[in-house]
Amino acid sequence: MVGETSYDVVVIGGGPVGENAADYAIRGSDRTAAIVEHELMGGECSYWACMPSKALLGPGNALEEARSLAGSRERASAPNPDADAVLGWRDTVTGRLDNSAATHDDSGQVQWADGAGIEVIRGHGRIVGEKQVRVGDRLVTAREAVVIATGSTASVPPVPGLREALPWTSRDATNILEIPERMVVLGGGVVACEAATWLLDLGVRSLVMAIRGDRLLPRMEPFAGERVADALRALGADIRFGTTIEAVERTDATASGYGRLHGGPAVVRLAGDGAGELTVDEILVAAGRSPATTDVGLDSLGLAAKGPLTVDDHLTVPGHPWLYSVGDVNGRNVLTHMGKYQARVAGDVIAARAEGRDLDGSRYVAVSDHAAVPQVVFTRPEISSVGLTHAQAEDAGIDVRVAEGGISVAGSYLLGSDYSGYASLVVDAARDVLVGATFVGAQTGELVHSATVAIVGEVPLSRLWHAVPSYPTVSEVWLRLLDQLR
Ligand SMILES: Cc1cc2nc3c(=O)[nH]c(=O)nc-3n(C[C@H](O)[C@H](O)[C@H](O)COP(=O)(O)OP(=O)(O)OC[C@H]3O[C@@H](n4cnc5c(N)ncnc54)[C@H](O)[C@@H]3O)c2cc1C
Ligand SMILES: NC(=O)c1ccc[n+]([C@@H]2O[C@H](COP(=O)([O-])OP(=O)(O)OC[C@H]3O[C@@H](n4cnc5c(N)ncnc54)[C@H](O)[C@@H]3O)[C@@H](O)[C@H]2O)c1
Repeated sequence: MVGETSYDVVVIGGGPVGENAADYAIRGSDRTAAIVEHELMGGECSYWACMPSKALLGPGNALEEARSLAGSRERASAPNPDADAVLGWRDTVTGRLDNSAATHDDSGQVQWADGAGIEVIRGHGRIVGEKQVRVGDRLVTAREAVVIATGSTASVPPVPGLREALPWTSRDATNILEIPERMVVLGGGVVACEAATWLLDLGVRSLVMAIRGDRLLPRMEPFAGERVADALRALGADIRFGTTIEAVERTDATASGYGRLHGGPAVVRLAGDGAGELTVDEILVAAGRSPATTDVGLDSLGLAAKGPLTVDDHLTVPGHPWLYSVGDVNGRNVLTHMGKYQARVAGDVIAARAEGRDLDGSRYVAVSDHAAVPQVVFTRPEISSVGLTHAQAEDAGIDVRVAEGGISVAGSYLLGSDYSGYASLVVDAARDVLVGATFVGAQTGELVHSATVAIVGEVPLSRLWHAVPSYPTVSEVWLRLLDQLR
């Protein structure tokens, strides 16, 4: 080994989750921390996922909202946003670089780490023993804790010819540079729905979605997926349920770089209800993600180097009290805000253990991972949800009451006379508390936090009745739904 260094805390993976774990573990103390990062500080979320996807969706969503209102409608006559300007905005948001040395500029994140007293070690981190991480020819030792925050990678199913065709994954769709004319999208989850929206906004002429199930967004209330399907069809998508990709042929697949066409046309054979043969310019695979556990040295500890690195509610790996796993890699939730929540809990646990304090109190337990996971899907219409769906609550044996209906209040009418939204609340009748909520419609993403607060706080419905929504806002839908439950 060329060099040996030690820190109190060593984090492998400098995504949003790893950054927060390091910060909370040393904040306000004289402990030291290092983050080992082999690509870009800021992780998937900043350059390849959340930030570019929302930058690509924003202009189309704003245009549609402008079109909903008399007055702005007359000034928003173009059918699509300006594609070049949208890509430019995406580049601004992600700090994309137009050179071969690096894909994006992560200096802002490195500066943040510097300011927080965290050392950034560039390179691939692998555990080689208890509290020991190897980075190239350097051995980095942790006195207190090692945190695995390596995230996840896009899964590509083993369809004949698919991997050989070098299909696009979410990294290409978010870092799109060349706009394909004809596309097929495999999957009907969040990435597929959001990406189909911005790809059609950017001018993809023909887009077929091959979905093996019978609806979009299968983990949400059925009405959410139905409304997104209607909207995508209106944008021109050909949605084929009960359909899988059976085989792909592309003779000249080329690794031309993220966001560029990876070769000439591909022939895609679809099987099932939407069977047929398509010739497309690009294939987008949006079939879920795999935890990044394959090359982190977990086998040196007798742990599986495949699948999620599971943890207890202190985010600690059972049998290894010095080892923590947070974010996508632990398989609990694939969401930035939930990973960052886990990082705050893990950081507090590491600090308490380092200072010899008991783990008394809820701040040391990631309880919300089980009961109150909020998510906003930035499609048109926007979908936001938290907690259990009606079906999930029934499956959990809860005595369920549901209130639901269209969003038709003064606040929504003022966003457009043809505003169309829908919402539902799922209630545990025995405990008189909310256990789930879903809102669909423009500007409903901001409503979900109120439902999250009600679920986490276990606020009785009789008390929630006294939380008065302001007039005229979309929040007045709360009043309509609570009225049904009185
Ligand atoms: C297209 C898309 C859009 C999304 N949009 C949203 C959204 O709007 N909201 C939301 O909440 N979530 C969204 N997500 C999910 C979100 O991106 C992830 O949940 C989040 O990035 C997880 O953060 P993380 O820090 O756990 O992992 P990552 O962001 O993946 O970071 C892990 C880091 O670890 C590094 N690394 C891995 N292995 C090693 C190693 N051995 N040595 C050194 N470094 C290593 C990687 O280079 C990376 O920087 C989206 C996902 C996708 C694909
Ligand atoms: N706005 C947000 O919060 C946001 C945005 C994008 C992604 N994400 C997160 O990123 C994660 C990944 O998103 P995703 O859409 O890739 O995954 P997903 O799990 O949401 O959806 C995967 C889709 O692929 C299909 N699929 C999986 N394997 C298949 C196979 N072998 N053949 C055919 N179809 C197959 C599934 O049926 C499903 O429709 C999700 O957990 C999501 O929550 C969040």
